[in-house]
Amino acid sequence: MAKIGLFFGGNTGKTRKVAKAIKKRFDDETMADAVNVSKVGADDFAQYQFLLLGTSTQGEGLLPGLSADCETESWEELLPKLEGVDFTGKTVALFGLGDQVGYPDNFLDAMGIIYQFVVERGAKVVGSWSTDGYEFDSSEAVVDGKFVGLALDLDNQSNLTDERVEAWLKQIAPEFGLSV
Ligand SMILES: Cc1cc2nc3c(=O)[nH]c(=O)nc-3n(C[C@H](O)[C@H](O)[C@H](O)COP(=O)(O)O)c2cc1C
Repeated sequence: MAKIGLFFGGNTGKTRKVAKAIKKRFDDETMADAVNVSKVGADDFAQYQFLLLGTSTQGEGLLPGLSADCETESWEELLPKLEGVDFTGKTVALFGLGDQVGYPDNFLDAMGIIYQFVVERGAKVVGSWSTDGYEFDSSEAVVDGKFVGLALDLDNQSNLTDERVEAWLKQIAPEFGLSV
């Protein structure tokens, strides 16, 4: 079994694209293939000590899922199924996609929702990210002045995505035992 589980949820495929690009950089022993959270349950999460979790924000500050008019179930429907999972001893890194121009009051909120969820259940979250270089008014994903994970905006700053992903992977590499 791969050491790191990689799970994502979104609506129009951008989060999937980033997740797949991340996986491409690592072999199958190191990282599992990127899996859409619409297809998983608690057992899939429980088996990994290391988790990379990606989400876009939908609605206005919502997790992707049916309430936000997404095509399929997603994080909204998965989180209740994970209520009983003990994240103690698990290391989690989060990446979020949002649109700081279109949704400046809810930029990347879904990443913050998932952060709260796993922290409340004992996870160690690594990979916080500076807010420098982004313009927005409010975000649930900012804690103590930093994003709780990698902040991506493919709608307005797609040219920065590759370098941001690269720098972030380098940052979390020691915690995840990655060679990058
Ligand atoms: C209907 C709709 C609502 C959105 N709401 C938010 C939001 O509240 N906050 C945010 O940061 N981005 C928001 N976005 C932007 C998406 O998160 C962004 O386009 C993202 O890259 C989509 O990724 P996906 O294709 O994986 O869903 C919204 C986009 C749409 C279409």
